[in-house]
Amino acid sequence: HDEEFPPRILDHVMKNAIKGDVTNVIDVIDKYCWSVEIAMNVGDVKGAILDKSFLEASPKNVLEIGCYCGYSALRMSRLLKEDAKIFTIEASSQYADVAQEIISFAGMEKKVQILRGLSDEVLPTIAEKCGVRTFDFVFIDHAKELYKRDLIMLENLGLIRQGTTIMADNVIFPGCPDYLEYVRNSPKFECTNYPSKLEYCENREDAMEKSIYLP
Ligand SMILES: O=c1[nH]cnc2c(O)cc(-c3ccc(F)cc3)c(-c3ccc(F)cc3)c12
Ligand SMILES: [Mg+2]
Repeated sequence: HDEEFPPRILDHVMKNAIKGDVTNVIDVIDKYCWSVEIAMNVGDVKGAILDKSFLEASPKNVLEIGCYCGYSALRMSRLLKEDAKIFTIEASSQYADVAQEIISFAGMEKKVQILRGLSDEVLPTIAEKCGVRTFDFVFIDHAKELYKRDLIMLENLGLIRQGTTIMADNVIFPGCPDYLEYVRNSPKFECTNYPSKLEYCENREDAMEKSIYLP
């Protein structure tokens, strides 16, 4: 996986996007990824699915696991209602550095807080650190083998509530079979699958999975 990509995308955004214009920053990233080089952002096509579920949930407290360059955090930040906030966990300090620059460039630094560290290290103290009791919307988009573990952690820590929406990226490719089996077989989750394509690809299937928590 290409470690030099994040600085290149940051450089491209700084040079080609309009400072403070979050929609333009998103468009510039998408154009770059379609034309120059693919990145593991959720992208524009799956991003539209994320947007729709986000608007339906109209959340106050948002959690993202897997920030990468900040693209999906920007997509959600532009749909946030007044006094709502996004907390996004990123384990790679290189990715977190780039994401902070891109989020600040887009003018969303007050609405998006990056929490640096591994999800299983950050989650146990996130409630008091962030002054949040439960999250209304969760977007899971990090290492596929950690999806199930982290969802169970969210449940056990009481960080999700009746009606919380959980969106998961890449449930087909690269895929997270144990996560899908867990949420689809659990009576506590109401699941919907949204077939799509891998970001910035036309011929590789992927999907997003929406799970509403109903304990
Ligand atoms: O890691 C990911 N986190 C969050 N979302 C991802 C995503 O949407 C796509 C990919 C991905 C892209 C292209 C490809 F050919 C294979 C996988 C990855 C990923 C997984 C393992 C890797 F080794 C490198 C990239 C991630
Ligand atoms: Mg993804």
